[in-house]
Amino acid sequence: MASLSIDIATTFMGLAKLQTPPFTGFCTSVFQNLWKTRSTSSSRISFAVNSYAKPNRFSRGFTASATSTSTPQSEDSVILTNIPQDTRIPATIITGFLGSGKTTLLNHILTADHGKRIAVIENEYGEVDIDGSLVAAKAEGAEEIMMLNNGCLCCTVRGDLVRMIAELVSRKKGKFDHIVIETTGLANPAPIIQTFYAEDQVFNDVKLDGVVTLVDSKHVGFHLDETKPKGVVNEAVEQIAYADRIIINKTDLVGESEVSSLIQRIKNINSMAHLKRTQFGKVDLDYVLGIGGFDLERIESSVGAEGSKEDHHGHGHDHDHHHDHEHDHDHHHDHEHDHKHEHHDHHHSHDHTHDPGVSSVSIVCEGTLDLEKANMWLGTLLIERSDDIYRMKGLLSVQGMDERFVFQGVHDIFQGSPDRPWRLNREEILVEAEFLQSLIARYMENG
Ligand SMILES: Nc1nc2c(ncn2[C@@H]2O[C@H](COP(=O)(O)OP(=O)(O)OP(=O)(O)O)[C@@H](O)[C@H]2O)c(=O)[nH]1
Repeated sequence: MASLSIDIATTFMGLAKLQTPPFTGFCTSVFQNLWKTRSTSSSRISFAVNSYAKPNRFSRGFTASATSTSTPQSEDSVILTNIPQDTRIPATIITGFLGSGKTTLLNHILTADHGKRIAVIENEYGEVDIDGSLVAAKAEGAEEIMMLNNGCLCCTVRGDLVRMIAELVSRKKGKFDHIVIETTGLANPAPIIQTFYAEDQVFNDVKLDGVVTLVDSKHVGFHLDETKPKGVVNEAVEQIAYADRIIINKTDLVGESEVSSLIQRIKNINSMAHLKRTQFGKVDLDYVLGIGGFDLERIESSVGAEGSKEDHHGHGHDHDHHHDHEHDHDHHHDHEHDHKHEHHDHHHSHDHTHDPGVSSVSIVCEGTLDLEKANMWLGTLLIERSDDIYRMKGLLSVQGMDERFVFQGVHDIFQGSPDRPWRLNREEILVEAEFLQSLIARYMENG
């Protein structure tokens, strides 16, 4: 089987002219893992595809307003002693563009030794839940994992988020200490942030601890540069703009000079967030959990002070340091949003439109795949369309392999490896049980 591995790897490496050296190394080691016999199940593949030519302009949304709580100096001590302790459950939003490493960070959090009981809300862009399965595989540390598929938290399933948090609180209050929400890679964080302030059901029990944004060092520049139709948000810009913590991930795929210029660029969008560079989301957990609160009231004062409700720096952070304020924005502000939908909102309203040129395709089919053929097909596809294919991921049932073969692609970077053995799902278990019963019945009949 070793020679087969090398053949496949060689074929794929031959096809993937776009690959960088780290990928080549990985590819070889991945395919060396092939061995064994037998496996059945279905294969699930999901792609995020950009399918159009882009006109101009970035835009942004989310302006915030809050009631001022400023108090005369002399009353401070009285007021302070009267403030009840905030016992609401902290929630962290993990965001970042498609394939930036959100699930990798989540798995790092869930498998780390921090003593926190974490409930996870996972939002998948495609119709098929692949992330849920990849998280669940490693998530003994999670108290609960809830999935929100086929829609984006920031728009179509935003109401579901409210209901889900309410359900979590009513069903499991006291059984978990922290909620982690992983958004889709195309989420605009602003309306999700709003949910924590505008929805009483959420606000009364849950406080937003912080927004953590993952950045793919290799590909983010491409997405920041993308020009969008008027009124369409550039999610990559928004995700950086609203972050409290920015994790500059995948630094293994780029050189030092690229990382430095990326950092400068990120600071131009959000000079107040803390930044950390890393690989595979490996950060100290206190960098991402227990940040101390996304402070909406600071948004108000900051926005007020700058006299504009459009500034990307005009959102609240609980920061103890400041970076250089080089406000040399490489994006434009634009308030002429396409008012396609309205969010229920007590304080303010926010409307935005996703890029209609980005959509997802999911393929679910029964059977097992010849890995060599799959490899050839995917390799050819990526050579032709890796600029347009933002994200690809799937669970494959491969001939001769007991384990699920998990593959991941982000533009031209493609990797895959065997994961855990296939487990039968409930329907399959029922079918198996019926089959066993009929076998037993037949056995009894025949003595
Ligand atoms: N080389 C390299 N690959 C990484 C790093 N971090 C994550 N990856 C890989 O990048 C791919 C995407 O990672 P995910 O964690 O699934 O990214 P994601 O942001 O959750 O993806 P979506 O939810 O689909 O948007 C996976 O194959 C990861 O193993 C890193 O630092 N370096």
